[in-house]
This record gives sequence, structure tokens and C-alpha cells, in this order.
Amino acid sequence: MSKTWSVDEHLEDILRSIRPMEPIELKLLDAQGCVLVEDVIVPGALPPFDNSSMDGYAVRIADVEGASEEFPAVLTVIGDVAAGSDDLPTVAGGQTARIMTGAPLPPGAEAVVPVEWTDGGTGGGPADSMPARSTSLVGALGEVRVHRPVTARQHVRAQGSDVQPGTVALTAGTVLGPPQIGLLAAIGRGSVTVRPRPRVVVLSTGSELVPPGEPLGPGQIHDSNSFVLTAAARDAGAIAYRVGAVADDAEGLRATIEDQLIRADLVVTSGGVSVGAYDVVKEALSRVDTFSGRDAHGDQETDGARDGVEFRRLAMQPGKPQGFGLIGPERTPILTLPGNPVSAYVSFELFVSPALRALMGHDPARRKAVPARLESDSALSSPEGKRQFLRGYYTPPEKSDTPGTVRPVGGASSHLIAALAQANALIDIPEKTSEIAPGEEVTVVPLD
Ligand SMILES: Nc1nc2c(c(=O)[nH]1)N[C@H]1C(S)=C(S)[C@@H](COP(=O)(O)OP(=O)(O)OC[C@H]3O[C@@H](n4cnc5c(N)ncnc54)[C@H](O)[C@@H]3O)O[C@H]1N2
Ligand code: MOO
Repeated sequence: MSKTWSVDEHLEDILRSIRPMEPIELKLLDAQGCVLVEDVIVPGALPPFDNSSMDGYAVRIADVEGASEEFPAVLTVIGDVAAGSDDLPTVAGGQTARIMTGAPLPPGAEAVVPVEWTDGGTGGGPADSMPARSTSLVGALGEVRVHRPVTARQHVRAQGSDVQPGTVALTAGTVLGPPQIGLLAAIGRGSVTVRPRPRVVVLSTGSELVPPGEPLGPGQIHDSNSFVLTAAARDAGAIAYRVGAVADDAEGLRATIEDQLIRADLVVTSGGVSVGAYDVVKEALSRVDTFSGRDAHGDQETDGARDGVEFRRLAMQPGKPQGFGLIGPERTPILTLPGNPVSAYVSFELFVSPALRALMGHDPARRKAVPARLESDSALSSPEGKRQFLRGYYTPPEKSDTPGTVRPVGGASSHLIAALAQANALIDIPEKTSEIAPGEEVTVVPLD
């Protein structure tokens, strides 16, 4: 009898064979969620010029020294400086320019007085805003009374106070989330070099499968695996193509996979990998000559990886039958998952998601396991010698120094799709454990 693989051995074997995607240059929004492969150097200072942090008046500080509401400093307004202004007036003694947030500080000015610290040019009490320039020139010309003094550079954002030219804005290896994309845009980068999202082709197999939305005939069921796997692939950051269910016909399946390889950086199949007479994935892919004229059993090893697909038994429940290999001229990784819906999903989480993350250059581990106390009326039993992944509902702790709780959802059977949809975590029970009493601590992998 052939070897039974552990979950960790199977995962390590997959990750050993996966090469990260070749970097390409992508426009900023296309690079969202991708890993940067270059150190990005800041080309120019940010902000690029001294500018106002307030709507108000640009002044010389000596002109407003000691100013109060009772004894205001009266200044002559020489014009407006709006954000984007390139024709700046020079502020001389006794003068001021009305200035907007983000507008360049005009020559001669040393600080900005917020409009609320002035009469806004109305001759009345303290202003609370400026009238729109398009409707009124009040405050833009004539005189303004300043009610409070300012210190040098007050309400001025200095050139380079955010980031200096020549410094590293983002280092290689950074994952580009919204704030990182914002920084790249701010320093003027329209595109960056990243590892792109992998394209994943998702195929389900089974002559009993009918697409959702179509009526079922005798013995038929709706294809749910191709949907859950496509959604999971997208959720893991990939570009996923769902190919509808392929009938249990080895030649047809081979032809479909061969056609799909052109747009695949990774292929995922579900079903057809156990020991039945119609287990088509096994039949189609374990043949010698899996699309590349090479041996499926590892005789042609390159870089530690083989061509062809190897089918294995794992010490795991659900998800015992698994297959992995490299196929086609590009040696595209393929993971063949078992067809039972819970088995397919759990296998995706354990093996496909890390493989996709490795392709993207991410740390393969997406989820972080946490301890939790088992909340259950009776003891849980688990098959000894198998690592079991039960579905559970995890409630985080109120205080961070105590574990949360987890309640099993549904049973261990791998056809329980409804229970899976109510769960938010997997309960990871080690091979050697056969029973867990209520209140005992278990390891939980939250799924959100
Ligand atoms: N004699 C044995 N029989 C089975 C064994 C075994 O060791 N000896 N292993 C069982 C285990 S464990 C699993 S898991 C399944 C794996 O079977 P396959 O990967 O060959 O999957 P199928 O037979 O095609 O389907 C299994 C089950 O799942 C349903 N299914 C399949 N595809 C879909 C889909 N896209 N959407 C919804 N449901 C799907 C299918 O109708 C079957 O009910 O083998 C056990 N048998
Ligand atoms: O391994 Mo199967 O996935 O137990 O149902």
C-alpha cells in the first residue's frame, strides 16, 4: 500500500514546486493587493511646496503681533491664493493674501491666520467661513481684521514634511493596500512592478452536476463546488475563471483542461479522485504523458518538481484523496480536490490558498490559528491517526489574554453544505487526538 501523506507533507510538496509569478509592470489600481518587487524611491518632496493647512489669511507675523478681538490688526487684502495658483502675490508689511487649504504660501508671508480668527473682511464679529468667491468678493479685497496673533510657520505645511526626495517610499515585498496605492499616486507613480494576480481555472467534474438555475433530473444535483472554489480563489486574490462541470469522460476532461491551460497559472478541479469506477480526474491525469510527454510518476524531475499528477491519500478528514502535479508545456500547477463539497472547500483553504499566495509572492499562510475553549454538550470524537477539520462557530474572547470559545456546527460528514455556510472557523484536531471534552482547549482557524 502506498504512503499516507500528512497535511503538512502534502502542503510542503506543493509549495516546493510553486515558483512565484514573473513580475510585471501594472497600473496602480491593477496592482492592488499585489506584492511590490522594487524599492520605490521618492522622486520629489511631498508636499512639493510650503502650503497652508487652513482656509485663512497669509500674513507676516510682526503685522499681527498682540492682535485681539478688542484691538485687531487691520491688514490690506491684496488678493486670493487658491489651491493650484501659480501667480502668487508678494505679501508686504501691512498686507495679507486670502489663502485656501493646500494653496502655496505666497512670498513674504510667514504664517496663516485661520478665517475664524478674523472678521473675514466683513467689519463684523469673528467669521465662521468664507463666502464662495463666485458669489461674493467680501474678504477677498479691502481690509481684514485679525483677532489673534500667529507664530512663525503656524498653519503652514512645510515642503518635504511628509516625505523627502531620494528616500524609499515603499520597500520591495510590500503588499499594496489602499494607503500604499495612495502614497504611490501622491509621489507621481502611475505604475509599479509587482507580481501579478495568478489566473486560476476552476473545473468541477461529475455527470450528475447541473448548473444552479436549471431544474434537476433524476439522480442529479446542482454544481456547487465550482462556485465555492471560484469565489474562494477570488477571495484569495486570484483572477478566477469558472469552467462549468465536465462530464465523467476522461478524454473530454483532458481536452477541456488542455484548452484551458492557455489562460491558467493554476488549475483546480473537484471530484473524481477517489477509488470509484468513474473517477475521471484520476483516469485522465494519472496516465503517462500528462500533456507534456513525460512520466506522471516523477521520473523526469526538474528543480525538485515533477511533471504529471500524483494522486495520494492524506491522513486527513475531510479531504483524504488529493492530487497535485505540474502539467502542460508551462508546467502549470494543478490541484485535484475531492468532490464532497466540504472536502473541496477545506482542501482549498489548506492547499490551494497557500499555493495562490506563493504564486503572488505572499507568505503562504493566510489564516492565523488561535486557541479556543470547546463549547459543546458532549465530547467530540475524532478518527485517530487523521487530522480532522470540523466546522465551528468561533467567538473571540472579550479580553485578549483568555481564549475565545468555539461551538461545533453540523457534524463531521463532508456533504453538509448548509452547516459549512453557518460556520466561521475550522476546528483543527491533531492526528493523535481521539476525543475532546467540553471546556477543553482546541486550535481554531477563523475563516474571516
Ligand atoms: N470506497 C471508497 N469510497 C470513497 C472513499 C474511499 O476511500 N473509498 N473516499 C471517500 C471520500 S473521503 C471522498 S472525499 C470522496 C471523494 O470522491 P471524489 O473526489 O471522487 O468525488 P466524487 O465521487 O466525484 O463526488 C463525491 C461527492 O461529492 C458530490 N460532488 C461532486 N462534485 C460536486 C460539485 N461540483 N458540487 C456539488 N457536489 C459535488 C458528488 O455528487 C458526490 O456525492 O470519495 C469517497 N468515497
Ligand atoms: O476525505 Mo472525504 O473528504 O472525508 O469526505
